[in-house]
Amino acid sequence: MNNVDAILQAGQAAVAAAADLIELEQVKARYLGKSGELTELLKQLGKLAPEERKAAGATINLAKQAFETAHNDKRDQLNAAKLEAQLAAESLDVTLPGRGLVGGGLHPVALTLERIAGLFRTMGFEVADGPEIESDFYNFQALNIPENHPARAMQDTFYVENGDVLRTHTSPIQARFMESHRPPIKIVAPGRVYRVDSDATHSPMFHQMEGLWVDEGVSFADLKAVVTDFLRRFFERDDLQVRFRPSFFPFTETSAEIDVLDEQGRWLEVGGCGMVHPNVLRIANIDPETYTGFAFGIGLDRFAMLRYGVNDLRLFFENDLNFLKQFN
Ligand SMILES: Cc1ccc(OCc2nc(C(=O)N[C@H]3CCS(=O)(=O)C3)cs2)cc1
Repeated sequence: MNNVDAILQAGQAAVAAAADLIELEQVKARYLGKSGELTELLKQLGKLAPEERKAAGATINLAKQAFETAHNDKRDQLNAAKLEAQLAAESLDVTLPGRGLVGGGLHPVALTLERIAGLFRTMGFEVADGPEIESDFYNFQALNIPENHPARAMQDTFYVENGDVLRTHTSPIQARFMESHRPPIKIVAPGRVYRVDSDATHSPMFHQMEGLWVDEGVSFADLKAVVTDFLRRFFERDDLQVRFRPSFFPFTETSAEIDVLDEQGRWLEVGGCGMVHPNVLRIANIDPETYTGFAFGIGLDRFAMLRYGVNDLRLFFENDLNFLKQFN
């Protein structure tokens, strides 16, 4: 039985040499498995004389316990080392500075729209909205634009299959509003508009804001005052020179282009305006003998370009975050 010690020592040495849990389980099988070296010793007990069997069995069981102790210690040691390695690999230094989340922001045209709508709200205007796909009636007829008017031409207007159009201005919002409301009407109508055009200063989709004030006794003087006050507040220049230059639009009579004098002494056209044409009032069932009104229209993209010093309209539509993040 002295080979029990030799087998135990060899087994303990193999346990100590096991590099990982898999190898360790192979060593355990080699000594304690069904045909393991220590298991085989127990099978041989039957060959011994009865008086030797008891002592031999006790010796072998002690050897098995010693081997199992060595195996369990090694298994715990390997598990601890594995956990330690995992913790080291996954360690997170919570004291490191954060990477920082880049906040979102509003588009410069949206910022301009909100700023201008806010200015008109202080003057008692409410903001109205309406569909971007419009009927011929609300986009043209209700605005006194005759059948053969060039604005209806395919080279200017996007038509959809059933004869509807992508609205070419936000005037239809106001035509709809006049149909469903009675004077006093005092609204601004911002939104996307679509025209067949595209270059450094024209985009097929751009943004407009129109305004409309209909009530008893509304005059061209009211129009000049409201537009001038708005422009001086928007450009933050109390001495801003504003000019109303005679013009023509089908939907207004007394019409004018709106110019401002820039800091280099140049007149810049920034919009148009006029007294609402009586036909437009009549179409909305508003009696032009009782009510008068004025309207104006400005390009929001143009106002954003002027305010932020952007010289190419296309920059507003390329979604370049390095460009857009400058405005928030
Ligand atoms: C019911 C109704 C009646 C009248 C209306 O007149 C809106 C008006 N717009 C203009 C005008 O010059 N607009 C342009 C300025 C720059 S732009 O963005 O290209 C469009 C003059 S009067 C609107 C609705």
